[in-house]
Amino acid sequence: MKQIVVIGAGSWGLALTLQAARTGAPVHLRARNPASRLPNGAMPRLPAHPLPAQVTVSNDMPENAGPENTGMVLVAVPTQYLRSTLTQLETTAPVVLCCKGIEPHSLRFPLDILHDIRPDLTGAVLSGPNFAHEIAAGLPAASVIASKEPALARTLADRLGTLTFRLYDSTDTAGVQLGGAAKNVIAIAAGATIGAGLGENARAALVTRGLTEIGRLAAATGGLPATIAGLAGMGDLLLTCTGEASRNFRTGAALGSGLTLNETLATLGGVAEGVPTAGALAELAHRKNVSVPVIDSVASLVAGELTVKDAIARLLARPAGTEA
Ligand SMILES: NC(=O)C1=CN([C@@H]2O[C@H](COP(=O)(O)OP(=O)(O)OC[C@H]3O[C@@H](n4cnc5c(N)ncnc54)[C@H](OP(=O)(O)O)[C@@H]3O)[C@@H](O)[C@H]2O)C=CC1
Ligand SMILES: O=C(CO)COP(=O)(O)O
Repeated sequence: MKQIVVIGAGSWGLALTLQAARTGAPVHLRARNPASRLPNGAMPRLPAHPLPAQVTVSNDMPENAGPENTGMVLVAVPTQYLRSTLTQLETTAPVVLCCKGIEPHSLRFPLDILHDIRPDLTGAVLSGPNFAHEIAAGLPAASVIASKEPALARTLADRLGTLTFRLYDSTDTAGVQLGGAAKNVIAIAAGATIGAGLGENARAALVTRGLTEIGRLAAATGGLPATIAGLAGMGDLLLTCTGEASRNFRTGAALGSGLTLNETLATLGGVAEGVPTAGALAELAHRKNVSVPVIDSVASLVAGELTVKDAIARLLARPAGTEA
């Protein structure tokens, strides 16, 4: 059985390490601080989950990281560190990008960044409704692996999937990446609605209008409607906009309750990808001439240009019109 390499010892990298170990494959975790391992064998981001014996941990790639020995390299660092991480990547095995975001300024999605840095590598993305702590615990979940090469997507899904981690394959890389990035932005809006005490009706309205915006963006960027209705679209939107474990939802809720962004992020305990992605997604929409009032509002909110109260007032002042 070929080994699986995971890069990034954040909560998602650790959950994927545990999932990879469940397949029976040898697993190597590349962590920047392997010495931070706890006495129980866990890493700090998931302290209740010791890593099993078949997992090796170091701050390097394993020696045999070529495709003959390595089934895949899962890259699970936040999007802001993806470019620098890929620059130092010593492998020619297939790479699965597990982050959910868009790079600010360049407006590049994860697979675009891989193509910029390592056009020689075959790449895929993993995205879906998956809280790390539940995957770590082996609770049932489903997700999507997308690659332009259909056989590769299926092979990777078969290598990483188990009975409790159902992996569907897809060739719609645009839709899967858009769904993962955009749901984090809409989750900030959903959280802000709840944090500001505006009620469940308001949350449902915002999330649904957010889904409409994601659908319009998909149409403009080559994503398929079925993907936006699927696990990496609607599925992850549902999880992140309702699950209180979501860091993006909690960021919005804290902003809605009157905290500043700095106060919120200081105590979050992990990355909120929707924060840097909001402005990038809004900019992408404008370049494509797509109307995205909810995404615009979140972009203005996290940029400190609008308060939650003003953002809501601005959205409510828009003419309702025909639903589309
Ligand atoms: N947590 C979740 O439930 C899920 C998260 N995701 C996505 O996975 C990605 C990673 O999130 P998550 O694991 O939660 O993040 P965390 O906040 O838990 O961990 C931070 C991660 O960032 C890495 N990191 C920090 N600083 C640097 C740096 N300067 N250079 C390179 N890497 C750095 C850390 O690596 P190291 O430990 O080696 O220092 C670690 O992997 C995000 O895009 C997120 O949206 C997707 C699905 C589920
Ligand atoms: O991507 C996730 C669930 O699918 C994790 O969401 P948060 O980053 O908001 O915690």
